Amino acid sequence: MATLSDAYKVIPMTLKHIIPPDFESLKRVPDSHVWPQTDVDLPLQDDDEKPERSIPVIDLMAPNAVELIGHACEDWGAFQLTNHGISTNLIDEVESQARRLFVLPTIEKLKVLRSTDGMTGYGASRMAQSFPKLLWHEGFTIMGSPLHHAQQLWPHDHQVFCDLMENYQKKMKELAHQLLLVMLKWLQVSEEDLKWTFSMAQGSLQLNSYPACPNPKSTIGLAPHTDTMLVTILHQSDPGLQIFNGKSRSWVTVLPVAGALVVNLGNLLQIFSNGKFQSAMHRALVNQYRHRISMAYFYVPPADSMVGPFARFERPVYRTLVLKEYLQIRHEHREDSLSVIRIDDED
Ligand SMILES: C=C1C[C@]23C[C@H]1CC[C@H]2[C@@]12CCC[C@@](C)(C(=O)O1)[C@H]2[C@@H]3C(=O)O
Ligand SMILES: O=C(O)CCC(=O)C(=O)O
Ligand SMILES: [Fe+2]
Repeated sequence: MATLSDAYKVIPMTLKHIIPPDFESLKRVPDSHVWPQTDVDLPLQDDDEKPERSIPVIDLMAPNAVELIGHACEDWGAFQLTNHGISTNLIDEVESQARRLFVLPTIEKLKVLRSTDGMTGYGASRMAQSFPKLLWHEGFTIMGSPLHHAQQLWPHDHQVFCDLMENYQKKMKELAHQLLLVMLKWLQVSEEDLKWTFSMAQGSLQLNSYPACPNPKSTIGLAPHTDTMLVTILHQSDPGLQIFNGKSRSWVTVLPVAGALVVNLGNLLQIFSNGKFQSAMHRALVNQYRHRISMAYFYVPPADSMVGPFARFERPVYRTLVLKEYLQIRHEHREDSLSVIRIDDED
């Protein structure tokens, strides 16, 4: 079975794009990180004037959860989830371990820098190399056990970090699986159609760090993007996440709801659902006072599995291909990738 790491090996990054700056020492935003933009605003409460406020908040235990989730996937490609069964305590502990990592001095963090053809470890996000400007962000990517890296950071005190990260990934995987079943039900697709994913799915946990920024409006944490994989389960305790609303053509802030997790769909679910579900365009803004941490869990099929609309869709609008090939397309075409694999049907 080909893993995601195998697939990304042939799509290396340059060191220049992997090494984040020493944010702590920057008293102003360097030109390398200045983005031309006019609409970067992070309201800290709901805007009552706006008809379509933000993504729905859904209780997983609600009797009509399938319908609520189905609609949210169609309308937004994202929702906040409460009553998901993951303890607040675990979430808080994972966040505090992530913070423990990111507050380390830069020279310590560079000990666990991702290699140019690697997937795990410390560094800027993979999308960084698609833009002329750099991002106000650093990340730490985990797949399975982070032992190797954690040992280098904390030779005598890495067990708590490892145990929490492994436990969190396990819980996230179960939740992602459960959510996919709900989505399949709504799409009237049998579980059989995603069998390979359920038996062989991988997951990847991305710890995101957005240090406090001297001039938050001049830069961006993560530029607008959709996630590539099936579903992403994200946790944020400080605001920063925004989702693009296609109908009103505006950005809406996802205000953190205590204990909730943000679920957003990636490109693969848009493909599998034949475009019935959309992958949400989103971005992360930074702020002047808080060092914001978020944790994103990506649910990923094996790299050599086929991705294409479910058989129940008689008129597929996307062509079927191997995930590895799609990752290559993503690398070359970024947010145009879905249109690249679209089947043009004139009649
Ligand atoms: C499992 C994943 C999902 C990846 C690629 C791989 C490891 C790192 C993930 C992220 C994390 C940050 C945003 C993103 C857009 C990025 O640049 O790196 C994500 C990307 C994707 O969804 O494409
Ligand atoms: O930090 C956030 O709110 C967003 C993170 C994100 O989009 C990602 O990791 O893909
Ligand atoms: Fe994302």
